[in-house]
Amino acid sequence: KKTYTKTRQKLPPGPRSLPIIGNLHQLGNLPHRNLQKLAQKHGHIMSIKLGTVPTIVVSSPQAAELFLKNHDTNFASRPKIQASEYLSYGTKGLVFAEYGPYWRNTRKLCTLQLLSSSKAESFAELRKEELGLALESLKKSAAKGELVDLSRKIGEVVEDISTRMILGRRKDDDLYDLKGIAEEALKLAGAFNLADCVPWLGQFDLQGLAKRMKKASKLIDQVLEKIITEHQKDTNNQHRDFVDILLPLMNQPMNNPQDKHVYTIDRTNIKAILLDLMVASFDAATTITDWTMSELLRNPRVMKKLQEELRRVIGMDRKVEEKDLGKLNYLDMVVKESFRLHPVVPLLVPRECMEDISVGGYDIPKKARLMVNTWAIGRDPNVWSNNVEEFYPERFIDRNIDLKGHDFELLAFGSGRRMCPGMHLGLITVRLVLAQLVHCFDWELPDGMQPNDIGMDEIFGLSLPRANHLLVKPIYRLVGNDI
Ligand code: HEM
Repeated sequence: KKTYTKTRQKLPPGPRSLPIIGNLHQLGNLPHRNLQKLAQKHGHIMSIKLGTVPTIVVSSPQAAELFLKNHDTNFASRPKIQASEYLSYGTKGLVFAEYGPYWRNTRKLCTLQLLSSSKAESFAELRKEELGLALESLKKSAAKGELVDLSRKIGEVVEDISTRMILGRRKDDDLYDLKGIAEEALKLAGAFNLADCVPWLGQFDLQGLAKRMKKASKLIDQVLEKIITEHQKDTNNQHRDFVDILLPLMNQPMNNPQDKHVYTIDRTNIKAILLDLMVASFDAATTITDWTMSELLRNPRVMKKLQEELRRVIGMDRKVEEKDLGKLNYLDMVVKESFRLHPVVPLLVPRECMEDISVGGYDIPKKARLMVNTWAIGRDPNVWSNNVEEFYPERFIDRNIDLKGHDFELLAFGSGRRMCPGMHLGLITVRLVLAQLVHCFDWELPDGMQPNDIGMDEIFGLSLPRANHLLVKPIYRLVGNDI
């Protein structure tokens, strides 16, 4: 007589997990590093448990390609996590929206109306103005021979560029501290929240995260309400910023009105989208610029070579402009090298498996989480040769690798359907800020400090910023007074 036996699932190998907490105790404060170590032992497709949630951790370009290209559609959703419930209006934005028609329509809207190349370029004047102000203030510090908090400066100028482009106004201390809120949001979104991993523990809020998130979300909402209302009152100033572009689309069909289901975005969706774009844009661009300056300061050879390129291509009597960026090949390699060592989003934004599926000979269950350890891939000697720890932009001379998500060695912006839609915009800002900082100034370390003394500690969240601020002395180096 034939008996039915359920075939045993063959999950990828992984460390033994404990009841209830799974492998959470093995992640520590810097999960990307601990996951790298675990993967070295268990393999580049590894399974762990975040509490009770089965999770697949991918740590090689080949495995990343398998999941993000061959099986992209099946991993194009996001898990519903508490942070996105509170901090993204119940996933009504874009970053944490589950895969489906709402996400598809919203993503299309953002890509076409807000993040296209031509839109990104239309904000050139705004970037020039804001950077001009920042350079002016650095120049004053240079004249006085002062140390400046460069990390903070970078954060402020990127924040001003982002808030003016998205919300139409500069940072306003009385009204809001969006940078603070964004930092909090990212820390919370990256934290492995027990409530997400062991759902029945959620009600106890053992880590106090829900309380912090509720507080942050209330503040954010007040700010966004105020800004939207101001825009609605000011009707003759159309199409200046993202709020102006989104407001006329409120309650309008996003897809063809003849379709069976017609989707619209309401006020809450607009707030959620604005918030996603704010956080995504200024945190990532600030973080990578800060890391790149740190690497340049630690590697005077590279700094000098970049300054040489700028001298040759631009000269010393004017500032770099956006139209020059395409000619700065070494800068391009410096930025790639920086993303290799410091991928801003080390584990990418988590994906969720939509259906039971077999990948690479393993069974991956529906609802499993997928994390891609881009940090580990960037430091794998099998991918990059033995000098992985060295900041060596020249490695890209012979390797035709770009950041567009086709080269799985370097996934700074992710890949596939959920890849970052703000790449073009983000890269313009990052390259321009870096080029100007390096072209206009030499940077001296505080007395007695050597390049190798610069700390490179990280803080883990959804993004991976520096733990400490960079303190340096600017020395103006252009001829004339063009800034
Ligand atoms: C320079 C900096 C940036 C880096 C390194 C970066 C990186 C990333 C990464 C790794 C992801 C996740 C991709 C995945 O799951 O495969 C992502 C998603 C996203 N990024 Fe960026 N990003 C940057 C700048 C921006 C900017 C300037 C914007 C918009 C103003 C933006 C908007 C978004 C959005 C909306 C998503 C979610 C897309 C979706 O889920 O469909 N990013 N980004």
